[in-house]
Amino acid sequence: MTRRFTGDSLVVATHNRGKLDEIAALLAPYGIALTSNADHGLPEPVEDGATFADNARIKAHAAARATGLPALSDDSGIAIDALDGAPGIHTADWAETPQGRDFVHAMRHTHDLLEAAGAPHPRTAQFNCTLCLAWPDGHDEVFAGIMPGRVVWPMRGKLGHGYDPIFQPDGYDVTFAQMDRWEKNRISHRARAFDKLIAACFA
Ligand SMILES: O=c1nc[nH]c2c1ncn2[C@H]1C[C@H](O)[C@@H](COP(=O)(O)OP(=O)(O)OP(=O)(O)O)O1
Ligand SMILES: [Mg+2]
Repeated sequence: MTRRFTGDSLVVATHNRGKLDEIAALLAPYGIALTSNADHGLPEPVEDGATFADNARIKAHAAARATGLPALSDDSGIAIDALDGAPGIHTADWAETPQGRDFVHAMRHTHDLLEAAGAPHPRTAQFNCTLCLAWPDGHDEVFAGIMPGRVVWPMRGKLGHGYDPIFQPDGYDVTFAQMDRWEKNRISHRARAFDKLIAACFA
């Protein structure tokens, strides 16, 4: 049985500021007090699952166990067809540098791999977002959303986060980084996953 969310507070189990801002906007209509991993001093758990859903579960259950509160996680990434679905669950790893995460580095690396592979245009890809809402008693609910599009070069736009400057969603001639948060939140992979979460657990 799908469990409805009846509480008034939720931990957003992420360390990513860009995601947190989008999630806070998506949940704003429901009047739930949100805290995040940083507010509770929670470490970033090891995301060693084989799927987005595995990693979303790892993150949400770790936060729910540690805080005794329901927790919502988001595991996301881009799967590029010409790269056989890479980086997929490793999307954040491609940004790792000795100086910390650098998404310009990750986007250049992505472009370099596509050039080296001689990938034809359009370079089709899908952004995936998998949400896990977990309760401290171990129950959870998982929902996924996908936004198809293409990887473009050069980078375009300054808004958003992560790989937004090189992802152009289907049906648009701008990248996610050229959309304001409201526009992106109407159509994104994350918005699509939230539609399902909200219909099942909040509506
Ligand atoms: O809407 C998006 N627009 C652009 N890029 C995005 C988006 N959504 C995820 N991404 C990229 C960046 C992120 O680093 C990686 C997911 O990795 P992922 O492990 O799920 O997130 P994360 O490590 O940044 O934060 P956390 O695990 O604490 O929630 O995919
Ligand atoms: Mg992560």
